[in-house]
Amino acid sequence: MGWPGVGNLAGYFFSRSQPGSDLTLSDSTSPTPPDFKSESPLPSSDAHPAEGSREHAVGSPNGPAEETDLESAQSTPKASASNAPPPVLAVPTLSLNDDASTENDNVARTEIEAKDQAHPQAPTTTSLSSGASNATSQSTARGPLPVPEPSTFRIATPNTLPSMPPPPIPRPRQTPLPNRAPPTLQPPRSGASSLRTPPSAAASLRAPVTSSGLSSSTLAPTTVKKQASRKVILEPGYSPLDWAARTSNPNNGLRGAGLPPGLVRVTPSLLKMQNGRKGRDAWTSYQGKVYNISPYAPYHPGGKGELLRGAGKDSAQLFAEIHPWVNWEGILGECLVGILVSEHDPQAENVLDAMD
Ligand code: HEM
Repeated sequence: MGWPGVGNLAGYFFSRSQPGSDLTLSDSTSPTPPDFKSESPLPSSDAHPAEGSREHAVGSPNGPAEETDLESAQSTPKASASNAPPPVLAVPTLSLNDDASTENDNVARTEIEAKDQAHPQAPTTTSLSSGASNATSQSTARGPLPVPEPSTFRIATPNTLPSMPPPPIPRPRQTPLPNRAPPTLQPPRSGASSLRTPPSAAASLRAPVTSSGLSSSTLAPTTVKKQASRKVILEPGYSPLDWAARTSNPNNGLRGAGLPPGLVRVTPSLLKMQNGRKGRDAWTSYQGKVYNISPYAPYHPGGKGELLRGAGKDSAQLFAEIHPWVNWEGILGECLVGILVSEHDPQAENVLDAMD
């Protein structure tokens, strides 16, 4: 409230003043601004806790009244207003906020500040928010009281509500507890664990214990029949390395004698005739190509008889059934005779006549 308002109020009281109150009029209309400014922003209840009338003078619009004449001002109608019921005097309960000198408050402040130092971020915000809301309501009740600092906010809460404990300071949830490893990294205990497979699954994944291979699970590895090796003992000089050395020779003659230099067009009937009998080489077809397998027979790890099972016909099925991992072309590339054509291929040559 500005000075004009004070003047109006003084005029109001002057108009209602009783005779003999001229002194009050003269005093109230001549306040000294320095005194008002020095008293208004600071709560005076602490300095004069027993002078309820003075507190009212500070909180009321008559606050600018001359302090030195308060005794005489009580004799004015304003003094009768100072006899207002205790609620008016209860307004300076704000003194509790300002008076932070009790031991309990000091202890609470110390604890809160200590926790704030330990958790400088989240707890400070919480304390400020609660204290700010409280101080805002109080400052509204006071009127022109200055806004205290955040530290004052924190202290105001326990003062205003002494019976209430200070607000709990939340702990940051992200902070891991010391000396406690993440649960996901802990090894599964022997007891209950979510990582353990259910008994049924464990049983299904369990390998057969006995040599009999009996297992009730469909996922258990079935017993693989360990077949006896059918490899034969090769004659000296017929090892895979010897075959490799022979195929590396450009003039190895592995295709067979009497063949034209280019690929021969072989009909199924011709292939059938080349069965390795009667002094003829054994030919076999594989993926549309015809190979002379007679030179490879003494080098075949499975024996000559096994290899000649495919003589005069296609060997793809037998080959795939026994050893699909074997590189056919890498071993028999130099033995390539020609390509397999239809029986009535017009370009099929009479290879037998040529070989004769
Ligand atoms: C055409 C019919 C063929 C039959 C019936 C046959 C059969 C066999 C058999 C029974 C074995 C012994 C498997 C074992 O017990 O370890 C064997 C091994 C072998 N055969 Fe044949 N084979 C044939 C064709 C061929 C051909 C055309 C080649 C070469 C291109 C070849 C290359 C081999 C090799 C390299 C092994 C040794 C495999 C190993 O060490 O595991 N076989 N073959």
